[in-house]
Amino acid sequence: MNKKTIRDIKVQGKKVFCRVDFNVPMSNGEVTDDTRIKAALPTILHLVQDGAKVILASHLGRPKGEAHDELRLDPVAKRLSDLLGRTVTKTDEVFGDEVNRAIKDMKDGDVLLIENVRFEAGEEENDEALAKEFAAMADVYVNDAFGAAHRAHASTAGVAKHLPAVAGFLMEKELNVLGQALSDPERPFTAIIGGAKVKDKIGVIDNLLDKVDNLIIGGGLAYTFLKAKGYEVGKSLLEADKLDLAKQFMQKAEDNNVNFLMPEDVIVADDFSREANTKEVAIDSIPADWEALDIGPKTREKYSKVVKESKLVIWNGPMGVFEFEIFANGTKDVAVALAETEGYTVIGGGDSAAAVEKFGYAEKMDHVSTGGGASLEFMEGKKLPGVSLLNDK
Ligand SMILES: Nc1ncnc2c1ncn2[C@@H]1O[C@H](COP(=O)(O)OP(=O)(O)O)[C@@H](O)[C@H]1O
Ligand SMILES: O=C(OP(=O)(O)O)[C@H](O)COP(=O)(O)O
Repeated sequence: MNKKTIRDIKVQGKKVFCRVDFNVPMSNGEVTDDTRIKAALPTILHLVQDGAKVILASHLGRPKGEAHDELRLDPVAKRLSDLLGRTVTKTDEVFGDEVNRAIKDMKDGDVLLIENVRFEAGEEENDEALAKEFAAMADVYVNDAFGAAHRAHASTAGVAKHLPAVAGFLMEKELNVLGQALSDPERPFTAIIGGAKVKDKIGVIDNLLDKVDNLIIGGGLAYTFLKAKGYEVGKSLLEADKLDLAKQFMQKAEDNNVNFLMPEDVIVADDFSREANTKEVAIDSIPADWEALDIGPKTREKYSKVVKESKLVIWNGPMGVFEFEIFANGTKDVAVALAETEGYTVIGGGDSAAAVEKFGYAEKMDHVSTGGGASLEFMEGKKLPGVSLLNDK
């Protein structure tokens, strides 16, 4: 990565405005998954140990510029205090007198968390005045919020114009792993793309077709490709206006010598529910009034074999409706293959990260990204606004 990091600066006695992504799942006022908080600890501990005054900022949910009590960051501050083993002061304001007083009271090594930055409308508008408020709190800006790096907001981008701006360790690790994978991949390089919508994955598929040896298609988006190939897909998910694009992608795969893998058999259901009647059918035998909600056993075996023979695997999007046990086998078997392969495995956030976590394989992956949307945009080859404005090395 060609951006400066916290290793390149001295923070002793300095006030550091550190953007983190503490957008964590919560239920009844409790953090239910602290993965993102733990992922930011190396940066926070480094700043604490080097004697900085650490002012943390994050969004939580999408409150659209208004304060919502259920989206306050108090439970996050509590969990962070427990993980750090030291008190984290939390303010009820995003900026202003209360925050200024709290910062004034800070000693070197103290940690403060300001309120959910999206309570201010200026955050998502990347408002210059709000960016300046953030900058006025500190001497240095650190961005460790990879999960929000695809957002050009006041605390992820705007503030970086007004302070020395560097990346934290999580940001660095995410960019290095994904960057290395895409620019200098070990081969065979396999990408697995699943999930629900072709529309959301167009850019990723297009970019990956220039880089991979194998592109595995699964999940709901497979049926647009299968229909484009001439199969009848019954009531399966279909984006009829993307059929031409699907054909273009299959042609591009052929032109680029990419092995383009699609389901050969599927699990069809007579209803989108966990109690549906199901059967295994070959891809040319999907009944007109049934829908395919998972890949079948032959496909699972074929995909697993390719994964196990790969040196590098990137996975984004489940193979079926894994939330229902009866349609989880495709996603589970792919997760097992990734866990068992000797190749380097990268999970691109979102539902795939949730699936490997749910099935208990997260520890077996080489890298599970903390960003769903951010890693997708990175894999599309887009510039991330939360990174562009950081200082070059
Ligand atoms: N065959 C299918 N039909 C309908 N929905 C599917 C199918 N396969 C997977 N899905 C759904 O796709 C959703 C995830 O899609 P998406 O948001 O694109 O993935 P990700 O979050 O990993 O990027 C899951 O909720 C899953 O149930
Ligand atoms: O959870 C996030 O995105 P993700 O679910 O795509 O990983 C980030 O915190 C960004 O949140 P946002 O999509 O509300 O801007």
